[in-house]
Amino acid sequence: MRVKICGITQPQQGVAIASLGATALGFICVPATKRYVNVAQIRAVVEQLPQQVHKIGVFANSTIEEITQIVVESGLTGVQLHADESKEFAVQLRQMLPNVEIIKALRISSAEDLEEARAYTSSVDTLLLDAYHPNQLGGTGKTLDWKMLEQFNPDCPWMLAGGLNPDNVVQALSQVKPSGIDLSSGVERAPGDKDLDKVAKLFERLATK
Ligand SMILES: O=C(O)c1ccccc1NCC(=O)[C@H](O)[C@H](O)COP(=O)(O)O
Repeated sequence: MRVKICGITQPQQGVAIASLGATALGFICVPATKRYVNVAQIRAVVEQLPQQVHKIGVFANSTIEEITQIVVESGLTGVQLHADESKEFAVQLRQMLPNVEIIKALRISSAEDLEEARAYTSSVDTLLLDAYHPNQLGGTGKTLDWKMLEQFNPDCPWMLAGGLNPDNVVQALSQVKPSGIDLSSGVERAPGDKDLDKVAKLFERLATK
């Protein structure tokens, strides 16, 4: 299963998390948010990571030009669109960045939101379902209603996000069958400061599955 740990800010933590088993690391490219990192900070982590680890930039309503510039300058291998980006936007972005994974994140609070997510499957590589919060786009620690996702089986790979932590991940995966999971605040000491003990515990719990 893919395991993405998001909100990486420090090179040593990124390297350690990759060696514990993360298949993808996420970098928050949303200015004025708590885990924001600039191109130089992303590059400092990316340069130290094994090639096979996916390096995902998280964007919110950035322009295609802004995203392209950051991807090219920092060595990201994927883009996560985490706000109001349309299907058409994702298709245009792919034309600019044909070899970069495009992930569309949707914040889910109803069955209608799930239908909206399904509509993206032919325009992106991967879906990511996150929890809805009225004032924050992500990294909220809030869980989704897993019951609502029990039958969710879209035509493309999808990742479960939102409030996952080492203590609830096994329960989540007994109810829901995503292709991957994404965690941020559930493996942190403080925003952007990952807790390696919690990350190790996460992989121990996943190994029991
Ligand atoms: O994490 C942030 O600070 C963030 C800010 C703005 C947009 C997106 C953001 N995070 C996106 C992620 O992919 C998080 O991993 C996801 O929301 C899950 O977070 P958590 O509930 O803390 O595990």
